[in-house]
Amino acid sequence: MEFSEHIKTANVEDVVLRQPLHPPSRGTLCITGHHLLFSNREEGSSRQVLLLLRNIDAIEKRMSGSSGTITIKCKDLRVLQLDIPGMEQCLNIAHSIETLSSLDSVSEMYPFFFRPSDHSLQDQWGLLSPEKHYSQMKELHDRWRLSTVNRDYLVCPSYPPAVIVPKNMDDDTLKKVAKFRQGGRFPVLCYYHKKNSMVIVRSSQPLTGANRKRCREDEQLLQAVIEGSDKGYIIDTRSSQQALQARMTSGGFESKACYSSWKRLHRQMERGKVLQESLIKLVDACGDETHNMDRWLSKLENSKWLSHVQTALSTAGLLAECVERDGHSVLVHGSEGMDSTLLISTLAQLIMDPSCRTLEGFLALLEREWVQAGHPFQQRCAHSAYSHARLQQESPVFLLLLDCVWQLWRQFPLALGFSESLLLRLATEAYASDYGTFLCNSHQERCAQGVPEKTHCLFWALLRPHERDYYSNPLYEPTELAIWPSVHPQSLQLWKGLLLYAQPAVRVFVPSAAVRGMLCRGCLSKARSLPGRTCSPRQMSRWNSQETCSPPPPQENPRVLITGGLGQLGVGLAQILRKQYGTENVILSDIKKPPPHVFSSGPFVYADVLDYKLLRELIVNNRITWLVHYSALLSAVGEANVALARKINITGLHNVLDLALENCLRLFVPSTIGAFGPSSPRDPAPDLCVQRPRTIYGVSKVHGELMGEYLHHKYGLDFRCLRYPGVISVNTPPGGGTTDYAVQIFHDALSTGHHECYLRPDTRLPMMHISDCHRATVEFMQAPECQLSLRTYNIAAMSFTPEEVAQEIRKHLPHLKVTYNPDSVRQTIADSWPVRFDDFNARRDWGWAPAFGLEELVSDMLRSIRDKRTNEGLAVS
Ligand SMILES: NC(=O)C1=CN([C@@H]2O[C@H](COP(=O)(O)OP(=O)(O)OC[C@H]3O[C@@H](n4cnc5c(N)ncnc54)[C@H](O)[C@@H]3O)[C@@H](O)[C@H]2O)C=CC1
Ligand SMILES: CC(=O)[C@H](N)C(=O)O
Repeated sequence: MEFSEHIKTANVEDVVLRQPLHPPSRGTLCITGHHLLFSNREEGSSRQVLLLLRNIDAIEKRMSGSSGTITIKCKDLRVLQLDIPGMEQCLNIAHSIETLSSLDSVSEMYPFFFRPSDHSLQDQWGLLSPEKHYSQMKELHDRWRLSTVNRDYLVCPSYPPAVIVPKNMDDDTLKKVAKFRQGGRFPVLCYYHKKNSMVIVRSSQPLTGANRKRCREDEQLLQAVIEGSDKGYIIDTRSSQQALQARMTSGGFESKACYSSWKRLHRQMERGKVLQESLIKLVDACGDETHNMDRWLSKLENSKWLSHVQTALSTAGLLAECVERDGHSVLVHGSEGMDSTLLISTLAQLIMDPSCRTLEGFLALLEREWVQAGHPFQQRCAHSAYSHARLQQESPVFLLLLDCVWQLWRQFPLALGFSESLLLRLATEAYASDYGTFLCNSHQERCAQGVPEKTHCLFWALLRPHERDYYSNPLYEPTELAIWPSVHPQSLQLWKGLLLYAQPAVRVFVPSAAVRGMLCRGCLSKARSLPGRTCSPRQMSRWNSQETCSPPPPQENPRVLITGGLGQLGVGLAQILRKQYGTENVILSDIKKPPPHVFSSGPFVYADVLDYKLLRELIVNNRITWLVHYSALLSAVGEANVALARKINITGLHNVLDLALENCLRLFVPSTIGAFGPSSPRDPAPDLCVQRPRTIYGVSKVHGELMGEYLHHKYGLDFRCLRYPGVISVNTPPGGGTTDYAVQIFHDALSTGHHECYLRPDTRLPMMHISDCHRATVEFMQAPECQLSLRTYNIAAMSFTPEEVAQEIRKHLPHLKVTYNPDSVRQTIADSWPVRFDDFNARRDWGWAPAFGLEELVSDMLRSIRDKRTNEGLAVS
């Protein structure tokens, strides 16, 4: 077929494109065999929208007079509207879109025509084929082997040619087992847990039928899986009722009598149509523009999407628990073994295995557990939420997986090596792609169509240096530990980046991580200075736009100056920002001499915040765009030297405020729990309340909050302020605050075993691990302006007393002795501070969530100090 047969009108001039959050724009519309291209050639604009026709889920056309309007609803949930002059042209365009977006001949799809601009791209299909997986895992070789019984796909059409099976099962036995399992999907190994040699195997349901048929070979195979162990678990992703009913249609389950070493656990997971309906309802709820809270909440609840997320995560948690904690092997299946089975085996591997949490490891996991394992992408992702053609086989189970991974990513922001943008990109690519990775329904079909030879591999492209940088998580800190997700309803959130991204009413408040940090202060300042223009959704849209396809546009990195950078917080923050924006783009400054390791790790300059001229020179010469103002005297030293505290904390701040305004800087100034006083609500202290602190430190901080907010409201200064709790860290000692005991107690516990505390044992104060503090600062700095309903936010993580932290330390070091000798100055200060912070607004506006509670904080501090002391050759108690 020639594509041109379906294109009666290829170009239309004077078309108006309307998109949520964009100003309407007038330009030329062009339609090709695979794309719709809109280009705006108006003076001063070079806007282009290139849309894969395959991404279009549904269109609506409306005629009025001599022109028409086409509304395009995309599978990635975007909605566009085209006003087209001339009725005939409009109908022709609509007809072309309808026909060309629904071509179902695989070889006519765009991946077969796509040639990446990087012609040197040498695709490597099979990041981790079963062959590679097996050859890399020497531990497996004693008891497992690679079988090519399926080399011609006759045993199981949806499996790849090679699979990993117990060593003592020969290919003839496997063939018999395959006949006993639906679709031939006999049990194969998908995960080997190195810590205890336990495995996860997956399959489809056994075909026992109403007569309770047996298959000795199947029983032997499962027995071989758990050889040397007393029992294994079967996680059946259907309820026991559904499993029973399956017998009526020749399916079934493993009976206790025949599989006596296996314990069956049923967890009902929805699939197919139910999941598809759920997504449709969810997207409908997100698109509701009535702004009615009750309606939104009830639609959200009716969709049940978050319940599906919860079930998937808790079933995966159960699977991981059986393997990691209980030390048993597990067989997973539902009916076909192509949907919920893959969903939970993937999530369980992410939970348990750090090697699956790197960018490369995660892509390899997807390839192994989804692409090669036979998830029928073409059927499942034929449409998303807008199409009226409800096909039987559609189901957003891969999207559900990505949502669950996003929940993990949110709950463990440091543990995954990839960013939210990767998940969003995969969500789009699964439905419409330039690459061949998600084409067809199985390995066999892909080979028959020549996909590996004739198209390019998405996973491989995502690992090219530019993409790798873009999709990596800058905060990534690998951990060997399992990451157990919380599935409490309060812990699960709507994946705003995906679901609300396309919605006009809310999109502006919830940009994805991909656009964080891209707001240009200059633009917003200029916008502000124009009469009648404020920071409107339209200005935001430029940054939120998803329309340029991969690779994403390069961002201009901010140039950051940190004042008072050699204190407890500056060095660590610089490290994180440098990782993200480049070493040369982050300058530390202070009035002290930097230690050699700091001096050699990136730019450092002397800068006294009281020297306005010097600061100005620094900002101008280095083209600074963000300023983090850390210089200060803290509460206890401030009280001991009020005049100096006033100078540094107030005069120094004024210098910085003026310079930030003059130079259009984004300015971050930390505040503190010390900004509250005895007349403030203490448990919890909200963002807005009476603030009458009784220390010069507190007074200077309230002054800073108010000055910054004033300049923001009056002149548009991009002032941002977080009220930190007491920050707890290892590397740089705290600089003379009231909360310093909570750092010293760890050092004492590991050196002398005795800590003398200058506060009473019951003095409760809000505290935070330094990595949470840094992450909050970076996330807050990167949040787009329009997302911020406040300029000063509380952030909270935990609250404890000296006695409570000592008790927690004693769980590791039972000998710790703590004596109390309250110091009147610091005790009075602490007694005037809140015991807890209410940080609701930070959580709501820019997604703040701490990772460390008291237990994690104590383990981490003791481990880090112990390592540090050992490296320095000091004794460890
Ligand atoms: N560490 C904590 O627990 C908390 C800190 N904060 C705030 O965070 C910021 C950073 O805190 P830390 O790093 O803990 O403070 P710190 O006391 O450890 O460091 C402050 C730094 O400012 C420098 N400094 C002093 N006078 C200066 C001057 N004239 N010009 C330039 N630099 C000068 C000092 O040399 C020191 O390195 C402060 O504004 C503090 O109020 C807020 C709440 C809690
Ligand atoms: C909480 C703070 O602001 C600081 N750590 C101090 O105790 O002064």
